[in-house]
Amino acid sequence: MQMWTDLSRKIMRGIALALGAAADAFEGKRAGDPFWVLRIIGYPKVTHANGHDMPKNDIGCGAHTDYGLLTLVNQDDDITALQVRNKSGEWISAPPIPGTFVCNIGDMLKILSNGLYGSTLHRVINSSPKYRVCVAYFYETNFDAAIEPLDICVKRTGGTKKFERAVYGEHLVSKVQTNFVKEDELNS
Ligand SMILES: O=C(O)CCC(=O)C(=O)O
Ligand SMILES: [Fe+2]
Repeated sequence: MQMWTDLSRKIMRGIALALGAAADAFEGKRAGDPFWVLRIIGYPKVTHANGHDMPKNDIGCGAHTDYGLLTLVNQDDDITALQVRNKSGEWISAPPIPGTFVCNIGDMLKILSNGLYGSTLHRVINSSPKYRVCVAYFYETNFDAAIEPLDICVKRTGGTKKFERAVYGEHLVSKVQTNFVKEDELNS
């Protein structure tokens, strides 16, 4: 997994410089020992099994933001299924471009940059007659890192911190619980 980690670290260095911070702003206690996850996700093809006249796929990935710093999304070249929500609130497709991957911004980078980089809402609907596979690499901060807006980003956005301090591991656990655990299980 070293290759993905190295690539993500390089992208984060570029983002740090673009924000006016030191190249290693996202290393050390923030992301020097990054938590990462590689997930291979299969999305079944469209069927009529749900009883509707029109083929409609009920199995996908609901609207969410990613939790950490960056996600590198490698998708099948010939199926458009990933959608992102733009600033006007419209869902737009992110069609695969062969030889490239999509890079999502996660919640921790939103906080660190005081919103200069937004964590984009996205979802997946596979309306194609083919099974879709995605390989997503999630590059996160250190598990126990306490994340808050960088001073330089606060300055650049009017001097006010827009986000509370968050401990990445706690944020991850709470999002996984709300995304994947059914409400009645949470209450039991
Ligand atoms: O399948 C995709 O293209 C993206 C999956 C995704 O958003 C996620 O796993 O967080
Ligand atoms: Fe995602």
